[in-house]
Amino acid sequence: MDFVLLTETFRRLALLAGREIMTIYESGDLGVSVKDDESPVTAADHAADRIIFAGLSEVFPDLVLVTEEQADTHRDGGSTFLIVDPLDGTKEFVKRRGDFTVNIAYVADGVPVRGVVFAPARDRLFYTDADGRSVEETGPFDPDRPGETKPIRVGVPDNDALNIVASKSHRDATTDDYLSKYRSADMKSAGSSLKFCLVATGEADLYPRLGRTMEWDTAAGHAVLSGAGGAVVRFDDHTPLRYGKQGFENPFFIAHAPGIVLKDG
Ligand SMILES: Nc1ncnc2c1ncn2[C@@H]1O[C@H](COP(=O)(O)O)[C@@H](OP(=O)(O)O)[C@H]1O
Ligand SMILES: [Mg+2]
Repeated sequence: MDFVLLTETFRRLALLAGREIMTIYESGDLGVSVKDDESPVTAADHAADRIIFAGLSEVFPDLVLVTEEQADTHRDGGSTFLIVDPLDGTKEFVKRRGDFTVNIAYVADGVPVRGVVFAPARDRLFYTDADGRSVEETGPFDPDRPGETKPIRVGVPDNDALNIVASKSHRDATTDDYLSKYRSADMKSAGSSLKFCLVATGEADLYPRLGRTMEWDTAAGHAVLSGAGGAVVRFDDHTPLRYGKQGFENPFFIAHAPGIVLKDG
């Protein structure tokens, strides 16, 4: 794999897709409809999906490409594939909260080794560099020219005063019960894959997800977190979360900085 080309391509396509998403966001006509699973989908999901699909297919014609909007094409991706959520946090987008992201990841042998997460309404761009180390680029962003980046790194958690982040739109009593097992200094909520990035930068230490997600929701954020020194483990046995599962559905998981004493469910 040419990781320089992969990094450039991921970054460029995420920015182009994000730009298109913002045009639709600011136009006021989001084109919302409802999918079979009753989740919302918008004109922005489709527009971003088209841009990323066309770009990845052109540069990497031989790689399996799985996108949320075209998931029916594959039952699983094998163990090495590209996986895309063109607009994660569609609920946040529809409610006009800024926590939505563009996500592109490369999974090798079941492990998400490279990824980009772009939050266009927050002006935050995170990605793994060609060596697999995670950076945040500071704007303004030009799709054709990488700007200044700074390395990002997980924090050093204090188990007596953890900073926890959890979903904004999918928070429930099971999650609250589990969170009560930890001593927290701060509890925040965020939408979409941004939660992984907050752990990656040290803005949070722990993100438990006791609810449904699909591999395209998590792969890019997972890659960014891994490249910043963090980990994502299954909730049930604390082994690493892997990809290429039948139907692309994830088990419950915990994303965390190292050094946290994980609690059982
Ligand atoms: N019941 C459910 N079934 C399938 N996916 C779900 C779900 N509840 C939440 N999700 C996933 O969680 C993502 C939102 O995460 P969060 O709550 O952390 O913001 C959604 O991404 P999309 O907005 O891309 O559909 C969706 O894929
Ligand atoms: Mg999603």
